[in-house]
Amino acid sequence: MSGAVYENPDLKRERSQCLFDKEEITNLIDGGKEKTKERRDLEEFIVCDEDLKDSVPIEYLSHADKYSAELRKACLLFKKLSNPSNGPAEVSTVALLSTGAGAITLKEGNPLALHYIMFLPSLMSMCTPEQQEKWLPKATSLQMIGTYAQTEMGHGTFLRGLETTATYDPTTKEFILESPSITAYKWWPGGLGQTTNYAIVMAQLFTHEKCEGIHPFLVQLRDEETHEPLPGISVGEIGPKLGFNTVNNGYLGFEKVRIPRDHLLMKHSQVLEDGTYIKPASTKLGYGAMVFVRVLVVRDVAVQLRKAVTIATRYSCVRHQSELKPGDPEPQILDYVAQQNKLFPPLAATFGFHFAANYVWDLYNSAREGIGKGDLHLMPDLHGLSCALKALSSSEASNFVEVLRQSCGGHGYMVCSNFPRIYSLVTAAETYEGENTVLWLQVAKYLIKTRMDKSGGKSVAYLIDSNLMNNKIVDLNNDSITNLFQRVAAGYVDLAIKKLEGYNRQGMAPHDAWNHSAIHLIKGAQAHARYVVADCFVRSIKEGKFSDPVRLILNQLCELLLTYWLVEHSGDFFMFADLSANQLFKLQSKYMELLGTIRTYAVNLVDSFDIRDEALDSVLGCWDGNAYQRLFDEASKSPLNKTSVHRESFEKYLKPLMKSNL
Ligand SMILES: CCCCC/C=C\C/C=C\C/C=C\CCCCC(=O)SCCNC(=O)CCNC(=O)[C@H](O)C(C)(C)COP(=O)(O)OP(=O)(O)OC[C@H]1O[C@@H](n2cnc3c(N)ncnc32)[C@H](O)[C@@H]1OP(=O)(O)O
Ligand SMILES: Cc1cc2nc3c(=O)[nH]c(=O)nc-3n(C[C@H](O)[C@H](O)[C@H](O)COP(=O)(O)OP(=O)(O)OC[C@H]3O[C@@H](n4cnc5c(N)ncnc54)[C@H](O)[C@@H]3O)c2cc1C
Repeated sequence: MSGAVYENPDLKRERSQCLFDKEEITNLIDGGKEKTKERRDLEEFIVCDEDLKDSVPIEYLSHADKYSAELRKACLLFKKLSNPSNGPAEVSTVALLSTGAGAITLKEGNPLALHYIMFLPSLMSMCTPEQQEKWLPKATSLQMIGTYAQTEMGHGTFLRGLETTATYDPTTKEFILESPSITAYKWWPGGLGQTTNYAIVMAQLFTHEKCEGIHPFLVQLRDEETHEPLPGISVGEIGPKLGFNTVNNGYLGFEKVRIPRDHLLMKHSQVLEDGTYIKPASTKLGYGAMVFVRVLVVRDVAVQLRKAVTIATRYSCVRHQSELKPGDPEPQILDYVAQQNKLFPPLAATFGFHFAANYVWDLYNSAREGIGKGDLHLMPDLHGLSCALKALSSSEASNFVEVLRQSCGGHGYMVCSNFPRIYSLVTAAETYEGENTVLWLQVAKYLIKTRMDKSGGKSVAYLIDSNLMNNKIVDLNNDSITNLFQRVAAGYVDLAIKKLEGYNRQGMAPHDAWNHSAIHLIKGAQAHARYVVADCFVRSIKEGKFSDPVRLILNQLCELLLTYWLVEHSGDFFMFADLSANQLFKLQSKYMELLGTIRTYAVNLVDSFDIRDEALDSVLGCWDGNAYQRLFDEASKSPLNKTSVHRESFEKYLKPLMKSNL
């Protein structure tokens, strides 16, 4: 696999006992044999290209040099991969380069990411055919490099509160963009700092002195030749962050910036020359780019989690510590049940999120097709599902990655373990594209509405079943546990409805009652999201074509994940699903048994994720298991180790202190 000569003997032993076809799992994750080949070819192309390598480890560079180094590689990569036959359909594949093969070279974050993830998709979904004809060729050839500028310093979640205004002037047939205060400054858009020359700007549209709500506008920010900001535009970078430090997140302010009327993205709503406003079929059609990214996040989070699990599992195989049996040599830490408890629930979750990501991706495509024909009926279900899965996958993955880091002890804290970076990427997904708490409340709103009105999409259909809470569950298996999650979700929804009605009877205003019920509402939404993942996992195993060994492994992983969630949230199941203490004891025993079973194939399973060393980027997780030598080699790259004494600091600070006779 890596072509390395050395192979750690513990890893070698595990690998010699593999009882399933690893390639089958690899193909499953990639989406088929062809896709595996495409990915491997692309990775090979990137790895073999000397120009795409860093001359100095990026960790030791200054903030500005890091940006420059990453931008160099991003530009080169897209130039090399650009292909005139790449039409819009290819764009999402290119976007995923930043988390897939692209991550091999763009480690700290791609300054062009927002161009591909949000700018191009916005042009494709919110422009008229004429606008697309004018802008898409320039955007796909990167003459126009754009971002999605929505969030402001004072407003992110509450879109109706955005302050940036776009006021139509019928005398010149232009919109005038204005940032009325410091809090109105756009703040956060990726690439906005120094990279992009255009942006889709979300602003409050005013025409005939009436505010029509937020709308997307294409705005040129910088001169196409000199890259200097245009008059009235104030633009820059927001500074260092927990991660994504080369994504070049920026700020943007407008002072009476005029743009032509037809720079309003007019597919869904229009302003005519005389200022007449034409409403969209739904005001939420303008939120399409956000929905697209929420859908992508679920897949991306599974990618990051697979990396973290691979690193921790391989390291746990080669690391020996303490004493399991008195007098025996130090065992592999993978043999400690407490360690397995840290590793295997996230291992199982990678599959759950993978299947859920496929499901929501298919729904996204069906909804988009419908919207293209004027059929909006899938929009509420897509909104509910994308919010639920984005929030669950990012929050669970952030918690799991932290536990996986801890599972590697001190070495997991090193940058060269790659845990800090993986953590910074997954935790960002808890916030961007809709802060998770806010998304949970959106899901809850949908669940409450469904339960009360007896109408809703496919993902919430179970809430309409009047027998849901009466079904007696005798055997606990993957199917019945999935049903228990439905009952917990419905139980919390009913409880929240009761609370809301109670507050209402006490004379409390509906918005206050909603606020007072938030904790139950969020718990209901979370149980619903777990139900969706459980259902996708169970159905994908039933409906997929697998060899017997792989089917067995998938069933065991599914059982482990569902049991783990049930045990972790057992209080909910006592309250709403008639779970007995005896059933819980049995489930705990089953859980322990599954940990032991998964232990036998865990190393082979993470191998089957087929993450090459360059993509894993971790001294602890390399295929050869040569963790200690690699740790040493990384330490030797520290600039402080270039000389035996760091002369400058010693002479300036240490020596005077040592001689000062304090
Ligand atoms: C991502 C891929 C991984 C790649 C990573 C790789 C490399 C990374 C490099 C860079 C970083 C990568 C990505 C980062 C990108 C991040 C980009 C951003 O963050 S852009 C900004 C995102 N901002 C948000 O998400 C804001 C969140 N807020 C909202 O969405 C809304 O305000 C709201 C909370 C949903 C409320 O909206 P609003 O106030 O307008 O709504 P109401 O008037 O209350 O009406 C609610 C009504 O509308 C329905 N609804 C809301 N949204 C939708 C929707 N999208 N679709 C359909 N319906 C919607 C809602 O259900 C209510 O319906 P009803 O109850 O029937 O009235
Ligand atoms: C790495 C990264 C990249 C980003 N890229 C972009 C980009 O390209 N373009 C762009 O426009 N934006 C971008 N953003 C901004 C991002 O979309 C926002 O930060 C996000 O939507 C959250 O909004 P906020 O920061 O205003 O948080 P706030 O909404 O202020 O949240 C603060 C707290 O208030 C709570 N809260 C808010 N409202 C409610 C409520 N109704 N009920 C209960 N609690 C509530 C939240 O749960 C949270 O705990 C990015 C952010 C990050 C971190």
